[in-house]
Amino acid sequence: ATFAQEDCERGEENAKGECSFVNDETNNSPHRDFSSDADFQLQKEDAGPSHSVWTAENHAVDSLRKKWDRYFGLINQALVTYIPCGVSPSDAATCFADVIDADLKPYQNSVGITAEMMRRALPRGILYQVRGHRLYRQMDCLFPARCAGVEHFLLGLVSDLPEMELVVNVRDNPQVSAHEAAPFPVFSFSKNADYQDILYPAWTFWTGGPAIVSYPRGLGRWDLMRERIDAAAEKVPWEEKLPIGFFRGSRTSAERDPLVLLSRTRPDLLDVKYTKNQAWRSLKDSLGEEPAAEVSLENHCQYKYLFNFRGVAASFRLKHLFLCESVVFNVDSDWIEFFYPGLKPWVHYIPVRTDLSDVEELLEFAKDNDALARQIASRGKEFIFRHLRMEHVEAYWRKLLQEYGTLQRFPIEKRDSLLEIRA
Ligand SMILES: O=c1ccn([C@@H]2O[C@H](COP(=O)(O)OP(=O)(O)O[C@H]3O[C@H](CO)[C@@H](O)[C@H](O)[C@H]3O)[C@@H](O)[C@H]2O)c(=O)[nH]1
Repeated sequence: ATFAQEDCERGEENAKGECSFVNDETNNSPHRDFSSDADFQLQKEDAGPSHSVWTAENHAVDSLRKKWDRYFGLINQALVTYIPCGVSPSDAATCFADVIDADLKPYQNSVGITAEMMRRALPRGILYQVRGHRLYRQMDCLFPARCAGVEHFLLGLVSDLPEMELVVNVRDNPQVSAHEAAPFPVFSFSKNADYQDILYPAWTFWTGGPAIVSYPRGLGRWDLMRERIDAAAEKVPWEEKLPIGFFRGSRTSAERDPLVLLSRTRPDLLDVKYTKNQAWRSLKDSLGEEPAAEVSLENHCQYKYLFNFRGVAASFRLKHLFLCESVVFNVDSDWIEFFYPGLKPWVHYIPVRTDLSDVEELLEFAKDNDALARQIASRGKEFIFRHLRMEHVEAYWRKLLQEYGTLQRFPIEKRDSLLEIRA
């Protein structure tokens, strides 16, 4: 059993239904103090039992310890403050419920969501209506596959939903500025601190994600992708993973450039290349080189260190990368999807500065501390595998819409221009 399983199982006895290992003084889990454990412990023993005999090896071990002390501290700190979530299977949305509360907060008052707010939301997305436990939508959808990915989840829920109207933005960019003093409710898959949209699980959990050679009909079916990547991960044990940083993707954000450039001078450290997307026009869009062939997410599992970057908004790749049980190097960004707040730096992934100034050092740290890196990889996979199953996505939608529905304070009336959506 991995760390999260063991500790959460112990935590099930906790009355609050949370894992309590963090404050359990008797817990002697090897994960609690990395600086005296894992690789370092091995190296210390190798160096001899006593520091009173000063040898070159002692010196090497001491300087190695000093060199990485800061990161050992960050890992310890992260683990001590981490409270695992979602222990009870009956509350599938537990891990991400805070996100729903925060997103609906602007409307949780005596005013609630008014018809006027809906009027302002309307041009920002696709109008859906739930009436008499049936689902209706405006005629046109800008991206039909994305709407289909949203409708899959809405249709699964509609028999349990109260009457409501919702505006679902199926573009990448969020729509409601954080500075908007009179907000209006628009559902978007991703946002950052500049926006106050209501997050919903992206269409790509079912269908409508970007199409690449490996997924010609578009990235989707998270339930099947989980199994496929998990099976691919099983075929490449940790020891056989190539110890270099890997990334394939298009130039949707220039924040990716420094890593592509570094990879050209340090191929021993990184294999990072731009691919082509529909927007590719010239070599400029792949930083002066021919675009690289795409690599399926399953084949990412061959590499030990996998990079995630924001794109236009959050990138769909993040959840997939964890499944390889490689270490995710997540480049800092405040662009999130609904499940990101459950993922913690140093617990589930290694955080990298946005300007990538620490990336070489972090890769070196991971190589020097292979057992620690492996534990981060295991905890990342464990989190996504246990807490981001399709049933959690469905549960999130359910909780979100049931709470949203109670906030609408106007009669939901038939609109002539809507068509009924059926399974
Ligand atoms: O060789 C490759 C190249 C891409 N991908 C996947 O294809 C998707 C798209 O990748 P990329 O072209 O790098 O685009 P992203 O920047 O990750 O995503 C863009 O596309 C998403 C959906 O349209 C938007 O939500 C993002 O904000 C936008 O930046 C990702 O899931 C990748 O993992 C691969 O698996 N292998």
